Amino acid sequence: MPTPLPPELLNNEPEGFAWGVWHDRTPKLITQIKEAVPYGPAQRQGFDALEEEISSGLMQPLGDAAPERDLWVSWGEDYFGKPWIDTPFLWSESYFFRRVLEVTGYFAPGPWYGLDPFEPMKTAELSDPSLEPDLQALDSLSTPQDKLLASLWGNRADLVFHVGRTRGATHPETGGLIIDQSDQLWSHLGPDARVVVIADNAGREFLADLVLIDHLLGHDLAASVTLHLKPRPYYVSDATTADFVACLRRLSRTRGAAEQISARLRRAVAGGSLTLDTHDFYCSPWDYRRMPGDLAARLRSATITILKGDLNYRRLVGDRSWPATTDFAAVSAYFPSPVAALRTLKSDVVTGVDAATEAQLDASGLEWRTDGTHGLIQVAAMPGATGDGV
Ligand SMILES: O=P(O)(O)OC[C@H]1O[C@](O)(CO)[C@@H](O)[C@@H]1O
Repeated sequence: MPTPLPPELLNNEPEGFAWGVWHDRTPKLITQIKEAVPYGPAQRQGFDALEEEISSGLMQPLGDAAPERDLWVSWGEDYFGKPWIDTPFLWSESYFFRRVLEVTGYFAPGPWYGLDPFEPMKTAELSDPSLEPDLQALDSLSTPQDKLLASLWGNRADLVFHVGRTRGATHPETGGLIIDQSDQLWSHLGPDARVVVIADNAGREFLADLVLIDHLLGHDLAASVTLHLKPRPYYVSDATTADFVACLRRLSRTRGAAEQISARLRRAVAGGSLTLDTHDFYCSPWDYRRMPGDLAARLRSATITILKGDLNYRRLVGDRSWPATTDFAAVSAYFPSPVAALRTLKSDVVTGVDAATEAQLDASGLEWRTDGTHGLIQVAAMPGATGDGV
């Protein structure tokens, strides 16, 4: 019996997480892009118009010449002409990142074609001197569980999360792993396992993911790994193929374990045990229930799919007002393969929390659902229905 779906989360709840994203982070992000990339007057005016549309105007469709305009017009027919704040959080955030690319000229033939507007921020993270000791510490990071946890907590480092925050303003010591089903994850792995990793952020998180992937391939925990990346820049720091290349280069610049991992991963790509994949659906505004059939077919052959990060979690369970005690495995049962979510909590949605833990966390006074200090490893091992298509 499928679990009935509660209402989608909208932007217009002043107490909700989305409200702060639109009122605080989005204007700061637009300013940050304008400062980081030397765009000309047309792009700057485009950003100003987009900011005004979001704060006080009505949501507009893509411009006439935009690729996939008709698709977005049909996807957004319930939302165009409404204030952004009255639309669903997941839908509108995805559309925002699509609009950013339109403003920058990312799709338009010309000098700005294909330029990643978030590249300066991603590069700054990989050039941060504080990364060097972390990469040197890989020499002593030996257990698989250490590497799994590094990949999980790497998710705390995403660049969207740092827009409008001071680095280090959170207190990791007051957070922790509120659900740990890592035993179930490990039980799916072995010499014949075909693992899919649906990546999240470039930078520190992705470096940790690559260390984990190297471990799986090198220790008979996976026969193959397919790494699913975003087809284009998205949610500031989401990893694309260019980021994969940049991260391998960064690893190769640190002597010791890091450079060896980089070399092994290059060999794995050359030999075909590590492959890259992508799909336009990853930049669509929908949750994974609307996954198209061709993507579902690719995932169906996985022994397990590891989903990284907060956005992937929202797309897996649905960006909806689930009670925190909702059965995670039941709401994820539709997914085409067994699935493991590795996520730090950075938005309102959470499932699978027992009532006592929820009460304790609520009583702590922490913004535990959104402040990024708490994490979870959840596994749903019931492969379900096929994708229906968008
Ligand atoms: O990079 P992650 O872990 O997917 O997190 C991105 C999160 O950042 C936000 O875009 C804004 O905080 C959330 O909406 C989103 O879930």
